[in-house]
Amino acid sequence: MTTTFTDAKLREALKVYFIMGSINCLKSPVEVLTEAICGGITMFQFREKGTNALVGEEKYALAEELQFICKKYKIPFIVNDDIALAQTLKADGVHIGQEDDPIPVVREQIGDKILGVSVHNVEEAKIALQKGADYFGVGPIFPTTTKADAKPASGVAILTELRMKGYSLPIVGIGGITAKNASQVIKAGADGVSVITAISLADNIVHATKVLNEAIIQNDRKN
Ligand SMILES: Cc1ncc(COP(=O)(O)OP(=O)(O)O)c(N)n1
Ligand SMILES: Cc1nc(C(=O)O)sc1CCOP(=O)(O)O
Ligand SMILES: [Mg+2]
Repeated sequence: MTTTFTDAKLREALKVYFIMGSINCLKSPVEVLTEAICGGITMFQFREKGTNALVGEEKYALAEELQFICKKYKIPFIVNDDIALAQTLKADGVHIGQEDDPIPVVREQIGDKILGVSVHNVEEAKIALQKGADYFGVGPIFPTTTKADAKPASGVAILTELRMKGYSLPIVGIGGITAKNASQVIKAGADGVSVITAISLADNIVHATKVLNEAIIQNDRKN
């Protein structure tokens, strides 16, 4: 791990990791994020991506507004894909995937900020670890329609396999995770769950986040 976040602090932050952009919301993203924080999210990723996503100044303005809220409530603010935006905003970190900028290039740019990397198998995990990832985002664990180019769902077996093979880096599961299936993800070895729709499209965001949070706490190996 390269980030200034301690191992324990990062694992704690990954427990209920909410990802969102304007297209994931049925109401204002500011409202959605504020309610999610009220319900107990522990980290936030700004992912402004997909059809009708904001670009340019509008994207920047929304990111700044959401970062302001995160700062107020001391929630780490991570930027998806857009390293330049993360640098301009002095975000707490970035998340990149296998098709994004190379890990060493991103690390060079962000210094000791948090660097999350998507991995889908042991080989990708080995390389991401060697190149300096701070945590792995592993998915899709369950089927999802939120990410158009998501790979087929792997189930939780990939999490067990990574832990069995000795990978101890913080891991967050992603893809189709809800309060109902979150316990499987934690039991299989993840430190936390990363969700979009389970929170962003919930009728009652505060309640849905609380329920998700409780599912994580109940299955936390430390409890
Ligand atoms: C926590 C977390 N895990 C995985 C991803 C997916 O990243 P990527 O594969 O780069 O896909 P996009 O999100 O960029 O479409 C993520 N964003 N966050
Ligand atoms: C952003 C993202 N990445 C994935 C991956 O597998 O890497 S799945 C995904 C979408 C997650 O959204 P939901 O919680 O609505 O299923
Ligand atoms: Mg990406």
